[in-house]
Amino acid sequence: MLDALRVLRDTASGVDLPADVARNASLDIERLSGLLKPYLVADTLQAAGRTPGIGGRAHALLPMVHVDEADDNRLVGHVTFGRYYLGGFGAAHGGAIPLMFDEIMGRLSNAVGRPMARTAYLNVNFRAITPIDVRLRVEVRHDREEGRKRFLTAALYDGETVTADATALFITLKPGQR
Ligand SMILES: CCCCCCCCCC(=O)SCCNC(=O)CCNC(=O)[C@H](O)C(C)(C)COP(=O)(O)OP(=O)(O)OC[C@H]1O[C@@H](n2cnc3c(N)ncnc32)[C@H](O)[C@@H]1OP(=O)(O)O
Repeated sequence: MLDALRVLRDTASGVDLPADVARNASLDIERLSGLLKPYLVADTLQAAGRTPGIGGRAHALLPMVHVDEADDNRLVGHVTFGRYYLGGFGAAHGGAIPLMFDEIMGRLSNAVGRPMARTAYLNVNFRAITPIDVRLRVEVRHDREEGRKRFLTAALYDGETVTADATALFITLKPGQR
């Protein structure tokens, strides 16, 4: 369903509709919302964002990163920002890129049995335009740990061009810390 929603999101972002088509589409979308509403649950029970086996943890907001290789301290994947993430002039929105980095760096930070950590900072440099509708490579490294602090770096590539890179600090949560 979330795959279909992503297609809808990209399509809806890319069209310029006559009023009657927009009205009909609104009615259909409202009908779908009505179909789902009886199944609303507490946020601790919802599937979205809590289903690791499904791409992007089934989180509707996230750009989906497909992991190609991973070990304890390194991850390589690919991502395509669809039309939904367009900022302007063929470039992905500057907010979508940190969103992608936070998720995939967080995933490596929390991998291989490391206890849960939360992002304390995420610094992103926009080095070149990040094109939409192009398969991009993302590389993440878990560089070092100092006590509760985990330092990670990442880069996003269009071919050989680094379009953005990031440094992040994740802090291990203390027992009982929310
Ligand atoms: C399979 C699942 C995959 C999931 C992937 C999900 C990825 C998404 C992850 C997120 O986006 S989490 C949401 C965004 N982040 C937050 O909402 C965090 C909000 N901030 C906090 O909750 C707390 O500030 C935090 C837990 C990060 C730290 O608070 P603590 O009270 O536990 O720690 P403390 O402030 O004592 O800091 C511990 C150490 O880190 C240092 N530190 C903390 N924040 C820092 C900072 N921003 N910059 C530099 N250093 C920092 C701090 O100075 C200290 O250093 P020392 O031990 O050397 O004294």
